[in-house]
Amino acid sequence: MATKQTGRRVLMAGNWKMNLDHREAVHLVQKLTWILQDKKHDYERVEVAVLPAFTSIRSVQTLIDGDKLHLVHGAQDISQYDKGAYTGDVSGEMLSKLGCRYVLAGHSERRQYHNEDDQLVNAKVQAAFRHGLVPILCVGEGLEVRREGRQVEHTVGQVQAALDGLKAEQVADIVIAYEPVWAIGTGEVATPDDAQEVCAAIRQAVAERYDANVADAVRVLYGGSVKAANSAGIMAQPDVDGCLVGGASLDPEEFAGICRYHELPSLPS
Ligand SMILES: O=C(CO)COP(=O)(O)O
Repeated sequence: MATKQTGRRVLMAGNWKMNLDHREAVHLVQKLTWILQDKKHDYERVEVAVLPAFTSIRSVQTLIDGDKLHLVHGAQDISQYDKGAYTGDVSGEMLSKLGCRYVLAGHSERRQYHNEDDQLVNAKVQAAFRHGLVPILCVGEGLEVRREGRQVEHTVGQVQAALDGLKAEQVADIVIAYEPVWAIGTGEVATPDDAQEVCAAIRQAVAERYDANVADAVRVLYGGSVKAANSAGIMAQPDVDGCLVGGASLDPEEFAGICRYHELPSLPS
């Protein structure tokens, strides 16, 4: 069975983006957990997280707590501020009171449509830590940068900027998701080698800035058109510790298939 031998716990996180109202969210969690329960899914080996819209988090929390489900939940964004007159923002404290474990910071769609820059992403990562949340820091290059062959330089630069001011023990806990923008929602998945190249460079940069122990602990995910059929090939890469899944996480069978990647042959994507 092709499970990881790295000592890092695999994480499969479903980023639902702006999809599903709170009732649909509950149905999806129910279906997903039934499928995984049926397969006797080992959540210790492969952690499963869902990241609903803010409006669905409370319903998902109630279901998870009520039914003592093993999957965890999180949010797609966090305010860099802690409290006060910031209309429309949602604070880290509010999210942690809703039982969130994870929160995305710097997703490319936030960078693109809400002009979030590296400095703001850094502030959001710090806000997550202030409230006991684990940030999933999203980084990745656009098509132009990829064509110029500067994907490593660009992505590592984003990581470096987002880690400013963090302590080594915080960085050891962080999750970094490499999501090449050209592969998001396009069906254009990066090859396993493309994913490995950048994920390894991210880990290397963490080793150089902190130390080998921190680099060994940090989890690096790949995201961008992940499906059950290409997940095993991506997960076979030594520096890929999981996947951040968009579209395919809205389909419980498909997402369960990704969580069960080790049962699938690692076909080239
Ligand atoms: O942006 C993503 C996850 O955060 C990836 O989205 P898709 O899986 O739909 O390409």
